[in-house]
Amino acid sequence: MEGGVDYLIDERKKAQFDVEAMKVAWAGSRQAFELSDRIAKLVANDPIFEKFSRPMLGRKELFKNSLRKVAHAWKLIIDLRLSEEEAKLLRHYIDEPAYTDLQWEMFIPAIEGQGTEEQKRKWLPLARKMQVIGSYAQTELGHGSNVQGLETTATFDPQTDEFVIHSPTLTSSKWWPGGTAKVSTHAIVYARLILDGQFHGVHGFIVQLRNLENHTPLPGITVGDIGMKFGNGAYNTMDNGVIRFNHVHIPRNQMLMRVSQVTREGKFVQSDVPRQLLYGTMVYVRQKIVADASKALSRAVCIATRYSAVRRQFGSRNGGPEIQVIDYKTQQSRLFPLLASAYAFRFVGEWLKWLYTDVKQRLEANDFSTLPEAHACTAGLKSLTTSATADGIEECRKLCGGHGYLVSSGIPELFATYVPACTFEGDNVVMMLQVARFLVKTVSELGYKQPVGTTAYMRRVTALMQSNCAVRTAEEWLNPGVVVEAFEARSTRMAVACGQRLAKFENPEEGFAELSADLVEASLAHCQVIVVSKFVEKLQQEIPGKGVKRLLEVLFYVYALFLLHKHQGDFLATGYLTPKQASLANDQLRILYSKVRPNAIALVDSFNHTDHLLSSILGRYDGNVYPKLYEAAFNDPFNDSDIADGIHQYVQPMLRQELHSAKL
Ligand SMILES: CC/C=C\C/C=C\C/C=C\C/C=C\C/C=C\C/C=C\CC/C=C/C(=O)SCCNC(=O)CCNC(=O)[C@H](O)C(C)(C)COP(=O)(O)OP(=O)(O)OC[C@H]1O[C@@H](n2cnc3c(N)ncnc32)[C@H](O)[C@@H]1OP(=O)(O)O
Ligand SMILES: Cc1cc2nc3c(=O)[nH]c(=O)nc-3n(C[C@H](O)[C@H](O)[C@H](O)COP(=O)(O)OP(=O)(O)OC[C@H]3O[C@@H](n4cnc5c(N)ncnc54)[C@H](O)[C@@H]3O)c2cc1C
Repeated sequence: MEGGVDYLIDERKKAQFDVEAMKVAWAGSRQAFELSDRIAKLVANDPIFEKFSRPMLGRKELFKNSLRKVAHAWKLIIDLRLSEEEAKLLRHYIDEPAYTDLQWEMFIPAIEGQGTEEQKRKWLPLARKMQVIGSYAQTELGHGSNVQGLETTATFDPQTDEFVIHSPTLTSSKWWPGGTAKVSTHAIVYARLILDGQFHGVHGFIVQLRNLENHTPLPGITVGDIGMKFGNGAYNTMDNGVIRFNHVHIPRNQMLMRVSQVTREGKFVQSDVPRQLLYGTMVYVRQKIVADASKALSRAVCIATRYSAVRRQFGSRNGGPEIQVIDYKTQQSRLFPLLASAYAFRFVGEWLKWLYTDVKQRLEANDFSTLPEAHACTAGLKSLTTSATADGIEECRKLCGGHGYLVSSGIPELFATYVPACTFEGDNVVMMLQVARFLVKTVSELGYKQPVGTTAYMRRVTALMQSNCAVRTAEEWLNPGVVVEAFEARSTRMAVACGQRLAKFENPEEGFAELSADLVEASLAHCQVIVVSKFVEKLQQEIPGKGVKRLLEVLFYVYALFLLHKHQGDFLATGYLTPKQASLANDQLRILYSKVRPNAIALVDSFNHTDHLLSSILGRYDGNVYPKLYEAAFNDPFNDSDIADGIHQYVQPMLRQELHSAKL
């Protein structure tokens, strides 16, 4: 057997559900499916969007090629009159980090969320037509996580009615802003506002960086690229920049003034809007990152699942075929929880999008009541989903054995591009500590204030602290109420235990720092309650298509019982489960894997990923892996010649024992 074509045809025949209906369930609606399918094909069929050669290109060529793709995409958007939603999908399927990510996902949202009506009227039309290109310059060489610690200054000059933007130290140099090194004409620069020698907090300012005619940096601005990043191709299509400001003057009306204003006389005016709204763009992007985690994880899982059905090792009898590696229970126990996680993250991402839209509408109407909950949910779920996705992509590489390490598997570049998501938009530990603050507050108020939203389950604190799990057989774990209750009890007990230990410290901040590792674990437990509950809520909706709901139920139990197994230490230590019950959950998990097995290929087909998006020989839809790997090896430019450069100069003299007289 040369290729794996026949294996995948047989695999597809095993499916016990309607794949087309599952594609719709994954996409969210028939309309969403048709839209993304159309744009995915548009990209896949356009040679300018080719990306297989990306990891072989040098930085300058890579970057220029990326600029070409963006320009071509913008032309398509105009020529085909694509909507903003279609344009976002186009960027997703082109699958290449570029300055437009910052323009559309940070610069524009920052002005929308923090600008006044007048500022929005001026800047948004320019930005939406790409007549100005903006980035988000917050992080500095010496300061990232701690936004209040930024050093860049914006000092008001009442003489000229301007702010003077200045980088007083080396560590205050802006460092990391994407799109800035070579492209953006403007940036939202976060700086310490200084009025009459007084510090008034960190605020955002629209600063022009480059001349719009000839693209040269404006006087007082030193700007460049921060250097190559992890992996070939990957995030190196992005020009992450360093900027140094030397007393750069900008008009007063370029401070984003929805949250606070500076008058012509240089007076600071604090409106009723909470200062946390200055962090609103990060909340928006964190929500987007959660919605996108399932896309990245599903790609890796699709590759690993298809390849696991093609790959055979051991067990050949009488010259017959070896066993497909997907049939090994160990392979299933590593792969299927990731498959289930992709679906879980898809549904929690959908819910978070809804939550964010709701919060945004409230904020526009000056209702800030749900902001703390939205911040905790976006921060916590960003942390949970990106950590699990980054780890999951690496696990998929290992699941593909040696071939997973080849760039042509598509996994190394996916991993290298994805991992910074654990760091950008808030380091994942720092984000979990934000959830911890929210949880500690919720627990401390339990006696007199009803928790709402995602912490509403803690209203049943007494029952969750006192009652124990009633499961007696593996079968009894197949009950969503039983599973959710176990997660809620473990989370409540961990949060309450942290609260009790914190109460013993005289200084709460000292206690928080001392117990921070435990607090992060309690926060993770709470975030897992959210993911598990949102999966159950999805299952309570009508889901059309033969067998679709049944398979999603199987995936729900795989996701939840796998987490329960992985964190059984918590479940046992908090006393909610007995070792016997934990062991029964694991027995059930093995049974569930055998239910996933015949459907595995159909479940990854339901992601509807094109071969272009996967960019992976191992994950090809047709399973034709070996001939294509062989072909790709000999198409590699390194194989252009049998004698590589340097062989005659450095190897031959050694073979001939003439190294001492060779010119090295
Ligand atoms: C298939 C795909 C394959 C590959 C693709 C690969 C990867 C892509 C993956 C996903 C991308 C998807 C979409 C992204 C799209 C576009 C973006 C493009 C690229 C992104 C590039 C990255 C950009 C950046 O990184 S920008 C910089 C981000 N920086 C940070 O996040 C800094 C983090 N720090 C902070 O947020 C704050 O400093 C802090 C840690 C929260 C602390 O702040 P502070 O000291 O002020 O606050 P306190 O702790 O004292 O808290 C005070 C009070 O405020 C509350 N609070 C804090 N923050 C918020 C908030 N945001 N909203 C509301 N409330 C907030 C806090 O809880 C306290 O409340 P209490 O007083 O009640 O306790
Ligand atoms: C690819 C990429 C793109 C980026 N794009 C942009 C951009 O466009 N614009 C922009 O402004 N920024 C951007 N950033 C910067 C990014 O937002 C920061 O790197 C991120 O916020 C983390 O901050 P840091 O680098 O200061 O990490 P640090 O805070 O220095 O983290 C270092 C370590 O310290 C730990 N740590 C820090 N604080 C605490 C604490 N309070 N308690 C416990 N542990 C702690 C962290 O967990 C981590 O392990 C980008 C970064 C990357 C990697």
